[in-house]
Amino acid sequence: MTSSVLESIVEGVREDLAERRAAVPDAALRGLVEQAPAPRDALAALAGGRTDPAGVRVISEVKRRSPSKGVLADVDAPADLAAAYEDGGASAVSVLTEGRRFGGSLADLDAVRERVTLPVLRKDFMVTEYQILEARAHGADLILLIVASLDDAELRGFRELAESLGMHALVEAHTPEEIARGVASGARILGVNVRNLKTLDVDPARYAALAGDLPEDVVRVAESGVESEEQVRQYAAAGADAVLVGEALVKHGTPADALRAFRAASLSAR
Ligand SMILES: O=C(O)c1ccccc1NCC(=O)[C@H](O)[C@H](O)COP(=O)(O)O
Repeated sequence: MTSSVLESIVEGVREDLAERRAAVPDAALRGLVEQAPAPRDALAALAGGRTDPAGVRVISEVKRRSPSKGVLADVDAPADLAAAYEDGGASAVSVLTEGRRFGGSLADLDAVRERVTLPVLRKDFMVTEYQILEARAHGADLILLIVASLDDAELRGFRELAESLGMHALVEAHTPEEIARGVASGARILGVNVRNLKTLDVDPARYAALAGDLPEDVVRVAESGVESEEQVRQYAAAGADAVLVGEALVKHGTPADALRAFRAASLSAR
């Protein structure tokens, strides 16, 4: 049977993880967690974006390349890019740490976390508790949990582990069934990724179509597919507290300006 894009990414993630785990065993990692900088409150940073007079919150991503688009940008200095995001009014910075397909690393996470004062998301394909400890050891304040990659016990357990370490979890769904599983797992920050990670199709209209399934009391995040201010306006009009943007920002010459324009555009949805 042929595997989906997501399954093949996760296969590589597990192989790389085995190498890192051999180099830094669990006990040593727990020691590093003890020494990590205090977590920043990502939930507070993202909540309330749907009514904020300054506009929707933006989680701005450091993304070099992707399975769908190949090379996006030469990000030689991820910390400089993250500083521009902070200058433009981002509420959090997402750092893709997966190496094989996205060209990211834990070193990127370290560099970004050290430079900005914003909460930082470790964006990766989390399938073990080890990666969650590793995220915190490298200063992450938020982790990504992809519903399609996890069973119900993992979804709840990984979020609880993240919260016990002072982080939060962005729980990512793509279908009504995955949203229901995310809600049942106790998610407090729930994202709809309009990119299908099994096929790589992107359908921005999907956010508005599924928004009615998102509970009032969760922080709602619209993920992927932002190519224009109009798209941000549409996500905001559908009730998103936050939007997660990668490609459009890394390819923009002046990402801080792009961010300001995105936030301003979201206001016209109200
Ligand atoms: O971006 C991809 O091609 C991709 C493929 C397979 C799994 C994950 C993938 N991307 C992760 C993301 O969801 C995005 O980086 C993020 O939401 C930002 O998306 P965009 O603004 O469209 O770059």
